[in-house]
Amino acid sequence: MRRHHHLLGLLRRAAASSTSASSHRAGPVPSFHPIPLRNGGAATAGPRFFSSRARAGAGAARSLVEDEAEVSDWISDLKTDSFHLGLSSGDEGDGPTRGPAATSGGRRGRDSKGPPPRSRFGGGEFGGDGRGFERRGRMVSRGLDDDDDDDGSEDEVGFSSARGRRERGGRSSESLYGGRSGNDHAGFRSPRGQRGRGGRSANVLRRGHDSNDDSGFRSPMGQRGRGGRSANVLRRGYDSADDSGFRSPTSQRGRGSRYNDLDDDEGGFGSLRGRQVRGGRMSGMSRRGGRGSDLDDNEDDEYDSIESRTSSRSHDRGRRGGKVGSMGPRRGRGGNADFSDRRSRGKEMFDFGSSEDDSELGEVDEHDGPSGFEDDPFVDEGGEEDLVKSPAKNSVPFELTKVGSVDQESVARTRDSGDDDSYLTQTRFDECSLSPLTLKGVKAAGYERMTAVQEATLPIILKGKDVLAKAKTGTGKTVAFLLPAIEVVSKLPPIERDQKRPPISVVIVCPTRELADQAAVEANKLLKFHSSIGVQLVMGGTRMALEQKRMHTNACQIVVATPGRLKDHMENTPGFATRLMGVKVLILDEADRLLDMGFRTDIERIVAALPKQRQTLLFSATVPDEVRQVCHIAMKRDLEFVNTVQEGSEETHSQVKQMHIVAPLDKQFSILYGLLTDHISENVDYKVIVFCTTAKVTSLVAGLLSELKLNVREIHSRKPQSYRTRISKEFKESKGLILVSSDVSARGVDYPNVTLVVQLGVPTDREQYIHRLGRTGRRGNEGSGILLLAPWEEYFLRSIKDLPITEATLPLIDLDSKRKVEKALAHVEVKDKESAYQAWLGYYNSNKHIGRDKYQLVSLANEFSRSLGLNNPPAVPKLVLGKMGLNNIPGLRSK
Ligand SMILES: Nc1ncnc2c1ncn2[C@@H]1O[C@H](COP(=O)(O)OP(=O)(O)OP(=O)(O)O)[C@@H](O)[C@H]1O
Repeated sequence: MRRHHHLLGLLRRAAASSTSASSHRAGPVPSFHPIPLRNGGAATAGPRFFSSRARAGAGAARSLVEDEAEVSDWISDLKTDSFHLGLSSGDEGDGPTRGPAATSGGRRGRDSKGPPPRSRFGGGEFGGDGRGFERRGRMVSRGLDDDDDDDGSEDEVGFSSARGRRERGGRSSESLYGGRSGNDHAGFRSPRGQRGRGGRSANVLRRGHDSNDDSGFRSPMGQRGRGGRSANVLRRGYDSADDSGFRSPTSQRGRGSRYNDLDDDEGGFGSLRGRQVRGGRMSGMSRRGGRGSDLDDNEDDEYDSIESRTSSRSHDRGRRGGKVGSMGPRRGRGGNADFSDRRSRGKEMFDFGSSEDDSELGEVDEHDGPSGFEDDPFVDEGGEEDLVKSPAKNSVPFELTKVGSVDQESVARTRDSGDDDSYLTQTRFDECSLSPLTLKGVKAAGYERMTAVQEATLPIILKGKDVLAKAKTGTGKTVAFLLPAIEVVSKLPPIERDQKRPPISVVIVCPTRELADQAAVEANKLLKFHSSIGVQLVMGGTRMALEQKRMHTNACQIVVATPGRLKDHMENTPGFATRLMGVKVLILDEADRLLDMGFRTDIERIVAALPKQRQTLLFSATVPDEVRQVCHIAMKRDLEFVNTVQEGSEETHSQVKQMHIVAPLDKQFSILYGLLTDHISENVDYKVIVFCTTAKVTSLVAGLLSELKLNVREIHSRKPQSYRTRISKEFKESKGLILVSSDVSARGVDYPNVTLVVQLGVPTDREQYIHRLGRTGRRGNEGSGILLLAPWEEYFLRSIKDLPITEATLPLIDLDSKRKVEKALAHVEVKDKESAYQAWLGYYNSNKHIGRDKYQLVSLANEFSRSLGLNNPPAVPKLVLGKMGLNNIPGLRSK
């Protein structure tokens, strides 16, 4: 019945959306390394243009499929996959075909030849066939190219693609300070120098504009924080009267190799000297005089080629060296249209299994969308409290402990000294030009000193600059963007601020509901004393009608939203679009995620609905190529990139021990059980997250671990939002608990004191691995991460080879444990196994490495089926098989 209603809802939505273009779902301080940014010129209005490709995507009618959580995950991944494929064609080589007949690379699996199994369970059954795709990481990019657009667009900026992965070593954090002096009144007041003890610094590349703002650090001294981190600002410069930022006149030549080049005339980062680029290319951003924006993905570039520099001359050299990345249409993105098409065709609510990405979670769920009116029977009965946060509510005193992430040196120092909070810089919030009420809120929240990313970004953001910030997981990015946003609202004239339905001044977009909820809670903590500023949470899975009502009854100037629901309000809530015209600040949290194929069209539409004259902030722990898109569509060309991940250090926390295990599927449940029981026996206050590839697999694993009498909770997109909210809260507050999760928990969610993160099966990409791992080791805590792969997933290790991951010792599995696992597995319902099988098939089918060879895929899927204790692989609906391109593949059963 429910499904029937749902289908009606879908039809209704489809009709409504036929006119609406939206596709859906489609440290610390460190070193800031500057980045790029572009050039300068007088900054004009922001981004406002979209590529034709983007338009095409946006023009796609919202599909029925997108409303079906059951199918969305797989599709989303497929999209993402296609996207990545397009971006990285150089890396991947294109296998001859992707169809069922594809056999490039040879078949994997039992027959494959490859390195001997690494695990004692390997047994040679699965060989790493060496055909695995090496993902070369996507970090690093660099350059914005500003460019004059032929088409007259204004601010087209972006990073040139450099797709390379950073090499360990060889980088050091540097700062380039362009020696400005100013007269601003904001910023840190401390005259102390900021040179950090810990050798971290944040490098900020600033493009100087004449300015007289009031924010910034006031210290006339260096910029390195005593706390071991410092923010380094590279200012290119123009004579400037402003003082924001650091005032140190010292120019800091980067010792390291990487730097960001900002050149007003040249537009963007160039790829400069320095970095070795395999293949001899360097990527950089260059503005090719007078030409339209031209984005060159440099898809083949394997390494970042940006290095620190101190002069425009070096920039020029860089630009001349090798390939230059510029902005413009990206190549090789054929996956986009294809994806939309697939989605729109989907009319059945099948479970394809898909990596449950945030996107789906937040937005593709059946509860989302414009159908969510008051009487919608399918919407969770979320309490109003969950939806609207009053500034006075949810103020949770925060116990100041340790915060931030640290580089290895800092960790060592901390451990030696027992100094718990050394992840914080020495810069206090009250040294910055925050309003008294905000400072009171900060204090009430328990924050006194800034983390590196906060120290590095606050002065710049307070000046009104667009900022793209990269900082390790769990280092306080949320507060970093919330504080300046709150300041913007608090400084608005009362007439704008105090109306019953004031214009919305700040929009914060998050890729998952959990994250949006968390950001809203944090905002309310900080707003405790700003009685006239309200926050509204707007996210899928809750009744839209309730949100609409709230908007009418509660004044709010700050909206925290998931993309799909925000778009729904834009299109369906009277007056909302008008209120959005007051937006002064747009924040994209987990920017890279929001920019992938699953969200991009929504983001484009959201950006298009906002005033051009606004400030845009992008934050993430990872900044892959996709972020260029956000820059391109949303940011001003004089944006500043603040990178608090120290040059030469990994993007992960050194205090988190990373390990991997490679073992065949039929051994993995026993191994997982062994890992968990070992961990539990060694950690009284254990708190573990087990990440699985899809929602259905998550559910299966949770069921199995429950049968094994472990204290388990599960969370994924197939659970109602009210359930998800409850479980999330419980896990936040608990110890002695295992959370089995899909990727709904992969990003941003701040579960305190997680002791172990297990990743069961290959993550969608390197970034997802980093974000999942980032659920532990937050605020400087220690933690462990274990990646459990099948032999044919071992290729993934190459994409993270720059990270300090080592092979783990296998847990001892005695006969008794083995039997226990088998018995527990036998108790798991067959239908759950069947669902998991189908989901598994969908997930790996969309994996560009494993899904390429359909015969091999089916062979592996059937191996998975056997590992579940099923004698025969479950039959899959024909339609589903068709959608997966798996019709008539031997070994599959259809129904
Ligand atoms: N200045 C500060 N002092 C003490 N604690 C802080 C400070 N800033 C943030 N925190 C706390 O640090 C924790 C991590 O912050 P947050 O969730 O914003 O990290 P993040 O960088 O966004 O992580 P992720 O990349 O995983 O999204 C939170 O519990 C937050 O309350």
